[in-house]
Amino acid sequence: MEKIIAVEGLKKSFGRLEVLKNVSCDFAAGGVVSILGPNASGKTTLIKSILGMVLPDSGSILFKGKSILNTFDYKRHIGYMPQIGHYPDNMQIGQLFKMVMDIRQQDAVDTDLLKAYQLEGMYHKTMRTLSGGTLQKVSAALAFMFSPDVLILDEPSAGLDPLAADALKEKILAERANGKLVLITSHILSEADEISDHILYLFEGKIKFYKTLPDLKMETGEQKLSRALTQLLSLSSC
Ligand SMILES: Nc1ncnc2c1ncn2[C@@H]1O[C@H](COP(=O)(O)OP(=O)(O)OP(=O)(O)O)[C@@H](O)[C@H]1O
Repeated sequence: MEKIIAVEGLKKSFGRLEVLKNVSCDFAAGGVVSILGPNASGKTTLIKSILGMVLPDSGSILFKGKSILNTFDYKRHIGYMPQIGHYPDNMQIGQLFKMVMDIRQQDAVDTDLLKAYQLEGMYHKTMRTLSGGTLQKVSAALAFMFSPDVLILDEPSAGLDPLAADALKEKILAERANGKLVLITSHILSEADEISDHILYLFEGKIKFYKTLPDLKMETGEQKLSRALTQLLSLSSC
């Protein structure tokens, strides 16, 4: 499989707090990688570094073989769904979508989630009036809108109702089948179990393990990701 993202020796501190401690990992096309780990283990910092939103202290990140340092163009190939979307308060949903298309100078090429979430019927609603879940639907629709090679989803189903979360899961699996790389941070192990090809487990800023889901289950003799993790983590007593 083609390596899309290569992270090498990444270190990041905020003040005296070392958040990423020499993290190295590669991500290939056509797969779902769940980035798991306790609160504050560095998951969001890792994905924000890949997105160029956090500047690492040292180490490198290559996107399709080229360093992302001081470049913006690679971001056209990434769809990002933040943990909490921040949008102009008084902007309507329809205006937001139009603005994003104008900035990219490109029309939407993938409207699956827009339709699944019936967002077209809410184009007149202003962002400040939206419920948390509707805001998440807007963020999800935006992330997939231009059919990017890579999707980075930060706790995507937090706040979504079960049907909306299911629609997102189906969409993720469809895009994976189309050869896309999907990186997801999550605390919902049952979901990660259903859709992941690989599990990357971060603990205190270090990669504890990065394995395929079948390997994890085989090594532990467990059928469920939650039980496999419990066993692996208690063995290593973290
Ligand atoms: N901009 C920042 N300034 C200072 N500290 C930060 C900043 N961003 C993150 N941190 C700290 O870095 C640590 C890791 O944060 P991060 O958001 O990467 O964790 P996470 O694994 O995504 O956590 P969670 O599961 O709670 O979302 C936390 O202690 C957090 O407070």
